[in-house]
Amino acid sequence: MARYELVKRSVALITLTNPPVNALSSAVRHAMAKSMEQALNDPKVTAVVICGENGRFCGGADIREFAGPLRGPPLVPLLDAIEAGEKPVVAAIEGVALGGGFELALVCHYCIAHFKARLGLPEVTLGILPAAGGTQRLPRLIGIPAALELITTGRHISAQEALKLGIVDQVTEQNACEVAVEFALRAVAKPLSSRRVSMLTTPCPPDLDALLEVVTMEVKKKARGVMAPLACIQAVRAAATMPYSKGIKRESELMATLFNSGQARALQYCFFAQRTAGKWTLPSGAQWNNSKPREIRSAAIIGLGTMGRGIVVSLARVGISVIAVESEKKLLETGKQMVIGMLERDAKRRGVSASLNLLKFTLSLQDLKDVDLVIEAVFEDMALKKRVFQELSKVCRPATLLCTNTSGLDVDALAGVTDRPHLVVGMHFFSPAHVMKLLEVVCGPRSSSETIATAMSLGKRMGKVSVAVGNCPGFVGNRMLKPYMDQATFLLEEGATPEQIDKALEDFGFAMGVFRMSDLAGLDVGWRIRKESGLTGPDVDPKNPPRRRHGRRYCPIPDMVCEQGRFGQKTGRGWYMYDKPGGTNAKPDPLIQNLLEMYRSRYAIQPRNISDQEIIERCLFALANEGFRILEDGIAARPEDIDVIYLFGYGFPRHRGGPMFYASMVGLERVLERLEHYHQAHPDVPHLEPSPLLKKLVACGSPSVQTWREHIKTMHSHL
Ligand SMILES: CC/C=C/CC(=O)SCCNC(=O)CCNC(=O)[C@H](O)C(C)(C)COP(=O)(O)OP(=O)(O)OC[C@H]1O[C@@H](n2cnc3c(N)ncnc32)[C@H](O)[C@@H]1OP(=O)(O)O
Repeated sequence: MARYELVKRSVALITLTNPPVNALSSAVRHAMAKSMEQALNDPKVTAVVICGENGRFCGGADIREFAGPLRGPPLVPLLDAIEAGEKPVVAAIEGVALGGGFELALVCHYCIAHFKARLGLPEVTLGILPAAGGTQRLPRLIGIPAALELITTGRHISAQEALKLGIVDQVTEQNACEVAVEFALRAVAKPLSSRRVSMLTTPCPPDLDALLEVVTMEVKKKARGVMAPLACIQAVRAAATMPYSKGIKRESELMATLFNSGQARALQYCFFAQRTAGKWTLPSGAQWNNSKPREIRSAAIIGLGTMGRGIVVSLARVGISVIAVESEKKLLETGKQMVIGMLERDAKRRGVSASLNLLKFTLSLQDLKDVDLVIEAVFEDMALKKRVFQELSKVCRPATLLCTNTSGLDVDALAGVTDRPHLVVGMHFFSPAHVMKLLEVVCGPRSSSETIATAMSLGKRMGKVSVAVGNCPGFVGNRMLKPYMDQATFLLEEGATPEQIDKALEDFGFAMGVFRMSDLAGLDVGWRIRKESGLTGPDVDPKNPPRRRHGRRYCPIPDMVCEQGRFGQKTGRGWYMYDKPGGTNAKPDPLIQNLLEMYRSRYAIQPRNISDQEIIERCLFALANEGFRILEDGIAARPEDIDVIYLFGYGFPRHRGGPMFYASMVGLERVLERLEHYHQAHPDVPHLEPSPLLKKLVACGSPSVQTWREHIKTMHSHL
């Protein structure tokens, strides 16, 4: 857990050895305490260097240990002892120094960082604060404004930025450990008092209160209802106003308020869920660690609409040659100009040169004959997509992977028109595709494990969080969205307003409520799909009573909004009104209010007062209920996959953990009871009927979300 060696006859080299990230587990803390004691007591030792095995200094506390009782020596006294020691201690930072790892570096009297190293205090992203002196030492070292920014955002910084801020003493391109040993030898006998950061006085700006107020406002705006960043601000205030001995107590009190909170549990769950999601498994036994992805050097994108353009940018910026195809010259030229602009802006922001030489634009599918992989991103129309796939089947070499960016159509039906169904897979990007991190990899029943592995690995290469899902209408994300949005529109019928529903959802933590989000995405797409499926428009079966389709409740208000040409932000009118087409400042529109009143009076609906609690329960429990069905159907392998999809694709607040984790936090029994209640009140809404899996989990005593998988006995997985 920590290796102790004597090097250069007088330097104690302590190496943390806890792969993969040398986390400060109880065993590591114990070994470190012993090693430090040995180094400080051995008269041969004149200096100490601390480093991490395998080119990684330290990834911080062992997050897995947070779930249990604290074992082993606490970190704060250990770090205080290192700082107070009479022998110079040098941190040799390679890879990462994060959280407790960064706090360890802060107590070392000197820091040497490899030029590729990254440092940061990401505790806030786990719902806690840097409680091993980080909130007290960092402001003393780099000042309040810079420390506040790093602590409240959890941002990682480069070694170069750490040098500029005065956190590290030297950045090297050589082996940081060897450089640190030489540095340590030179530091022997130099006075250490000025190197003990806890002894420094925090440089305090004259307008401290005003600064803290501004940061508090920013944090509240960015992360509504999130506790940890506010606690971080209070801890930093203590660093400015109290001596270290008192500040560290305040830090510990604030940590106690966060440590066992639901938010901390949710955020730590998200950390592991994100990592679990990449570990896909098929019933055949093929999985992430036994299926080799193909190397992708070249790709083609068909369709240069919003999605296609974003996908081209995502591929080109990781060094993949891309051929972009459009059907008309004008569309091709417009798409080309937009892609080039996007890539240039992206490159400027990242301080690199734009990889324009990797791009080719063409009107001919014949140009795709040699590419490794094609992603079709044409209009959401099955007949059109089938034509494209048939054509690709003829044009591309037999080994080319054929992928579709459909957001909900049958991937297997597309595979069926090709000569290589095993090489067909869905790659469902989210708009804008070069920004959004989520990728649903849709596994058809005939997709080979190599094909899935390749799509998952390509997603990772593009910086996406890829989740393997089964093939059904809407896959996971969009399938779950329907009951959620249905509830929102039913609530409108019953007496709520778009702004009331949005406010309840935004207070819950969503960046945007359902109606503001729909206005942003555009209302016409859903309207067209509803018309095509005969739910509205001339093809509606006249035998349907009003407000019912296929024997279920149906709300036609979204169709009525579209019939007025209100398609959302792009037309300047939607559920809200905007200053101009394309405007983003949403204001409640009296015309929508009138429409709702007329609608309710036409159908003799007596509007009632609807509480925020009912809004949250009906929208979110219906969402989770569909998630349980998705698990039963084998469309998602684990609740973590569903949660990751909602966190990264649909703006579900991270501090709530995702819809499935949220349901588990509320209590499955309570969710079941509320769904039963609402289903009784609305028996014509099947989505409110509790799913068999939810009932089964409650009958099994509501086990923790991480163990649900053991209770899902899916007859046939669709993965
Ligand atoms: C009182 C003292 C309090 C201190 C507070 C803290 O220190 S809180 C912890 C702060 N540290 C972090 O938040 C860092 C979390 N880790 C990361 O950001 C990344 O893992 C990494 C270190 C940047 C490495 O990224 P990379 O992409 O290379 O690897 P993975 O993310 O896939 O991780 C590999 C496996 O390691 C597990 N893991 C990572 N960090 C920790 C950790 N701190 N504790 C426990 N486990 C950790 C991760 O879950 C992966 O595990 P697998 O089983 O392989 O999925």
